[in-house]
Amino acid sequence: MEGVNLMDNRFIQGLKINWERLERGSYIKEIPSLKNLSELMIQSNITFFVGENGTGKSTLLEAIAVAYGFNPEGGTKNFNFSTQDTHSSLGNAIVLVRGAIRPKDGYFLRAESFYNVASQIDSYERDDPGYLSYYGGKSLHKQSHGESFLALIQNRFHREGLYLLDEPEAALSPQRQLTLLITICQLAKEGAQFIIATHSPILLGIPNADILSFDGDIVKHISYEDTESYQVTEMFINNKEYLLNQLLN
Ligand SMILES: Nc1ncnc2c1ncn2[C@@H]1O[C@H](COP(=O)(O)OP(=O)(O)OP(=O)(O)O)[C@@H](O)[C@H]1O
Repeated sequence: MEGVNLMDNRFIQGLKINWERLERGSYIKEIPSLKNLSELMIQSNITFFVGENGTGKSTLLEAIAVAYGFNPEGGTKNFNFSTQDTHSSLGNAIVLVRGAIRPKDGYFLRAESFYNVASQIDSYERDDPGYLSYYGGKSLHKQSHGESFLALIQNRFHREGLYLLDEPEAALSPQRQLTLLITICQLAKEGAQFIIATHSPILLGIPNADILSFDGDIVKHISYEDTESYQVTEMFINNKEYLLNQLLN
């Protein structure tokens, strides 16, 4: 298959973790995939974090966001709101290896705090009427979860931007995940960089993306076909009767 011709224009090229900066007894020191991690190279404009629930993907993605200066609950670098103080201290222990070029734009999006991001956008619109036009002109709260998520991505994401996305598929139908896939590929071709934690067998299919698995006690590169998201989906679709019989009887 012909791959996406990605530009080598990474704003984040890697990271180092200074473990001594983390407080004693931090739960992060017990996460198997992370506790042995001292350096990680980010090798592609599109990097996926995959792995079983609880393997540390969101923890590392959020830490990268914090180290880059994003609001830990989501938004652009200018978003400044906090509904709860639950983000980990890993962001303070990470040193990012930055590329020569700075992104012109950026966004940290997490499915779980998207509601608060939408509220914050409404609040900016109240202070600065017209602000919503950057998001398609309609309050994200007046659209369905999937519609608003896609509206934000399609209106707000640009080439030469840095985008950190935590399970962006959560609200999207399979068809809309394909739309997201096209948007990501197009923007990455034009210079944007994405780091995405996902379980979506659709998004993971983006050709030439780098897939990092958090299963086990090291973070390692794997192929699309080796992801559990692909394997379980493939097994279910191709052996549905057999599988259901095994599972249910
Ligand atoms: N505030 C916290 N205090 C203690 N442990 C935590 C805290 N937040 C997360 N953890 C633990 O850290 C581990 C990694 O969580 P994380 O959210 O990074 O997983 P994940 O790979 O993103 O999972 P998922 O796919 O379910 O989103 C989990 O075992 C989780 O229970």
